[in-house]
Amino acid sequence: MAERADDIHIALRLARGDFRMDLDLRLPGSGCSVVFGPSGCGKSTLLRAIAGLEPRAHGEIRVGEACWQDARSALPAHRRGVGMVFQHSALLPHLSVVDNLRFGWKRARAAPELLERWIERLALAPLLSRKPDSLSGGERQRVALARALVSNPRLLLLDEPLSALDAPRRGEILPYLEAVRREAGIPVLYVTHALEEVARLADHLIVLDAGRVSAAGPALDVLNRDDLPLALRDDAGVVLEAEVSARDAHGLLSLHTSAGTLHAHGGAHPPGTRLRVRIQARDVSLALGRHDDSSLLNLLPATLVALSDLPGGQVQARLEVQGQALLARISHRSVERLGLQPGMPLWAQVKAVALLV
Ligand SMILES: Nc1ncnc2c1ncn2[C@@H]1O[C@H](COP(=O)(O)OP(=O)(O)OP(=O)(O)O)[C@@H](O)[C@H]1O
Repeated sequence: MAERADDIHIALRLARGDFRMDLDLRLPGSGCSVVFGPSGCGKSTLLRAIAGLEPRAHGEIRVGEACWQDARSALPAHRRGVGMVFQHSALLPHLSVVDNLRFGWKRARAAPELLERWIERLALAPLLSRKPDSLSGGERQRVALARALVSNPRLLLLDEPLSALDAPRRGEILPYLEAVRREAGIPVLYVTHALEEVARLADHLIVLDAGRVSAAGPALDVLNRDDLPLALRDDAGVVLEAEVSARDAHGLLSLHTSAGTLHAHGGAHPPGTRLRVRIQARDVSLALGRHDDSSLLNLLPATLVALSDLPGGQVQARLEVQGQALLARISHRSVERLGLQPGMPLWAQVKAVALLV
């Protein structure tokens, strides 16, 4: 990554029992950097260290021109200017929503516009007089997000903010997080286990493994690598940038992507909207010829690049479609039946309803 003055540099070491963290990270000073990795790899520890809440963390933290920590000194947590949201964010129970928001906003002496803006953007106006214990989990997280943002932070740290919510609720809040990512004007560091959140929110992706960085870079590059444990997950796949080129009367979207035009369902996006589409390997089937006599709407001419065995007797096929990588997960029997060999021309088939937009 080319260095810029507003970059974030984090070089940390920490020992706690058997756990060791040793990493040296440079993150862009804007956009959303997602920290991803298995349970216990140190994601929360990293966020806590950045916030100044891990006294055992040694090393250096620089956010743009500001030094938050070096070998000689460490700024206390309250002077770092971070906004934090956790899985279960604690709002002050005796205060109404608006007073919870005003609490951090007043201390930061932030402009009134900031309070008004995030109440509006996170659709909190109908909740302002409510007490936290009367809110749903999703509403509480929206208030927690707003509370973090109205304190005018230099950096926003989000530690699995959606993981306590069920899938429909996560789906409701993701658009708000996308708005925060686009409009907050500050870098966001976001911890999650969920590939859906990575695909939707990440500009930059850091994969942690046992306290070390196993991959870092622009999100789509890292997501589409096939040499990381990510490619072995049940929900492995690729993520493409797309632009909506049409939407029919039934809501079917035509998407212009680097793999050609794809058809998908997923929201009332007008033509011109830019979004990401995730194609899971298990939703891609392969055929030797083009079959227009099936219900499949996405038929992509592909070249088979490689086949690799997966645990459990399945095979992962790596394909290329107009220079774009694609993964397909198929069974051994299909490999034998179709006589698949690297270099073969094939048709990759994906149901429109399987695409994740
Ligand atoms: N308070 C603590 N005391 C002792 N060990 C801890 C403490 N908190 C975390 N650990 C250990 O430190 C390591 C890193 O934990 P951390 O919570 O940062 O991982 P994580 O990647 O955020 O995990 P998860 O995805 O499950 O939240 C783990 O081995 C964990 O068991």
